[in-house]
Amino acid sequence: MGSAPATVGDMRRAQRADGPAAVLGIGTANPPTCLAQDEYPDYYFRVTKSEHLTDLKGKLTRICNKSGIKKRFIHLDKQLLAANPDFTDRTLPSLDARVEIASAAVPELAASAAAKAIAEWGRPATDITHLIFSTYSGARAPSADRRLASLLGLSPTVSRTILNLHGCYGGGRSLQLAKELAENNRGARVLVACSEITLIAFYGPEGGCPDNILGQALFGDGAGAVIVGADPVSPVERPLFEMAFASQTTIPETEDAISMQINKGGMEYHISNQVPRLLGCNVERCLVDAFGALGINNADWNDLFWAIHPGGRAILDHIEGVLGLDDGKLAASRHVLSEFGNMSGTTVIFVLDELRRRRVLAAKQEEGKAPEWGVMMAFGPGITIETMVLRAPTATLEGN
Ligand SMILES: CCCCCCCCCCCCCCCCCC(=O)SCCNC(=O)CCNC(=O)[C@H](O)C(C)(C)COP(=O)(O)OP(=O)(O)OC[C@H]1O[C@@H](n2cnc3c(N)ncnc32)[C@H](O)[C@@H]1OP(=O)(O)O
Repeated sequence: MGSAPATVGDMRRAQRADGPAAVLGIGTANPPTCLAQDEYPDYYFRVTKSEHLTDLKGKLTRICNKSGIKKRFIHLDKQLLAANPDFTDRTLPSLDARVEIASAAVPELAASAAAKAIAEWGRPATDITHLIFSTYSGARAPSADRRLASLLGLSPTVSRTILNLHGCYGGGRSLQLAKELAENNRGARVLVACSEITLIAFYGPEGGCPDNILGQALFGDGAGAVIVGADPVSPVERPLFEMAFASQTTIPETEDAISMQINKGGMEYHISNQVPRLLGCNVERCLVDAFGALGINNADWNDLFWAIHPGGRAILDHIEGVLGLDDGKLAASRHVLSEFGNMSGTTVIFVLDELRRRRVLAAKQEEGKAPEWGVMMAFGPGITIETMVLRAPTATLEGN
């Protein structure tokens, strides 16, 4: 080695960022086909030629009515479904065709979202050092992360990671990993991309399969992208949310509560009706531990801003109830659920986007001081709870 001896400690410090990781840009995208929730039962039973299954249609209608969803977006439009009639029968071997379509559509949707995030960030795409891609549609290699890197013209030295089948906690997990990468690699700029299209799991109704009816009422397609980095370079980079602390918790004995499995006919999934209750019983402990780790005890939950994954209306209701949150505290989550449905891992990125929009609007209208501290939470198979404590710098609001 050269003549200037440095300790391992010096080397480690030199490689790490000084400040916390922060969100520096957010983008979202959806496929063009939009379906109104109140028309969805008619649509679904018509396109799957299942109108004789009136009981199941009644159940889908009841769930749609209680879902808190107004509309959703879908890649699998009528023409694509007509060209792939096997998709309506999960006993037929349609996986090859689904993977073929998803392998192109998933990274393309992610690229639309990422282009917006990069534009907001303000630096060239070639400055991205790391890419984390999350999807439940990945079933081939090279996978969607490789394709997205090509579509965006990322550097060949970009360090890529793909997360598959994380379901609804994929966005939360990706953001936590991005935080670790940004804080442990000085100058790193991490692109997080989540892209979910339900095509891999779309099939017709059948008796004894209530999970499918629930899925048909809740899920939608979308992509979200976030640029994460520490020590923002002023004046180009502006932190939207600083990532103060992140943790993952697995609820014991809940392995069977939410599951996903790729089969010859597409992805099958199970979602227990106990999920809202199980989350309701466990979120407060995660929050107390997270704030405790920052030396903050007895936090008042109503003093925070909230970005909760809206997995279903009942999940938001349970969390609101157990934490004693005031009306409107979960408005960003309820709005995203209403306008897009549950887009699995992508959804929490839409909520962050909506939240920062609302914060800027409130600041412009001088509606009192917006909370400085907040929480992002996402949930999925495990049951896994991702918790992140966020700080929103007020300077970012003033600059808008
Ligand atoms: C645009 C096109 C889209 C195409 C979609 C294609 C589908 C593809 C899906 C692929 C994605 C799969 C990925 C899986 C990822 C897992 C990660 C998660 O999100 S974890 C997911 C996180 N999300 C959740 O866990 C959902 C949370 N749950 C909720 O939000 C609400 O319970 C509700 C909105 C579903 C119903 O409102 P609520 O006030 O409770 O109303 P009521 O008490 O009056 O009940 C009405 C009816 O609902 C029934 N039912 C209830 N639960 C279930 C169930 N689990 N199971 C079955 N049925 C259920 C209940 O039995 C009753 O039926 P009936 O007696 O009338 O016949």
